[in-house]
Amino acid sequence: MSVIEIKNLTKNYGGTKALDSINLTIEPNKIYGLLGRNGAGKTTLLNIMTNKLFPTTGEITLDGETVFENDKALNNIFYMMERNLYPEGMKIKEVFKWTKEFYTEFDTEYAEKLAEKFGLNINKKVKEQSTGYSSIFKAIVALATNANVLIFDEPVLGLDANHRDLLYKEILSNYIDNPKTIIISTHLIEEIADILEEVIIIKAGKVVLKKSVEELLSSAYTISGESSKVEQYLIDKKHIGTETMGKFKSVTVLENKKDHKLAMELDLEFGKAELQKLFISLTNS
Ligand SMILES: Nc1ncnc2c1ncn2[C@@H]1O[C@H](COP(=O)(O)OP(=O)(O)OP(=O)(O)O)[C@@H](O)[C@H]1O
Repeated sequence: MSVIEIKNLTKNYGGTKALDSINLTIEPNKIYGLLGRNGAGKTTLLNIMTNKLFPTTGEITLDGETVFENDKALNNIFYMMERNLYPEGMKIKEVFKWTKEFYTEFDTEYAEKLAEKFGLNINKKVKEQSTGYSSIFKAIVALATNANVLIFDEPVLGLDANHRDLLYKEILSNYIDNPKTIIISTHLIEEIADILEEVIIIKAGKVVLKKSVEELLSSAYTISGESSKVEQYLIDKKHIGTETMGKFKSVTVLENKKDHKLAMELDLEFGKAELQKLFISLTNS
């Protein structure tokens, strides 16, 4: 099942409220994007969810059981952290072995196959990994654990475009073969948009939005064409994210109803809104 309930969660660091009364239900077997600007509270939330940090107040449960100091619940959750917590002198293949001791369902064969796909040498030590390969080996460990809940904090840090693309594909195929709850915190929103089912946006320690990507994207659209005509179309319409190219312009309109008649008269074209643009508008100021 793996339902995660976050109730009234607050975390204060001295005078800083990193998390402010968060209430969230993470439903099983969905891929979530946890989005927020720098310092919004994403890592703090993930650290508390995985018992790396205690909240000031509040509770988190997995299928009704607390996750705090509860190995049984925590064994169902794997957290790929941005920081490296593996012993520096350990070889990657030893990391696989070590992980299997805690996550007994760890699939070594699958981890080795993924290592081959990414060109990761598993005989090399943790300290010998570049930033990109450090992300790669940690992501592979996460994918191979077979935990019911996988949490990724900035999984593509340092990865080149090809490896980022490959990792998104592997996350998706892992999910399709073996549905589970996946939470991905990232700043590369547009790249990940296609594999997300739901987004959770946090701003200054509060949840400002939790919605399916489909619903969010259908609440807006783009309109493009000759600048003056686009301007004419936009009269009385709430819009964001203007992009200008010579005498042409593309703008995101924050409405779900399109004025097809007017667009036709003005020779304008409709397009799909981008998650990143909506995110920027929701988290600005
Ligand atoms: N150990 C700490 N001591 C004091 N303040 C902290 C500590 N850790 C985080 N904070 C503060 O808590 C807030 C939330 O930080 P957090 O790292 O959770 O944000 P984030 O959304 O993960 O940011 P980023 O995208 O930059 O990684 C920030 O204001 C941060 O400065």
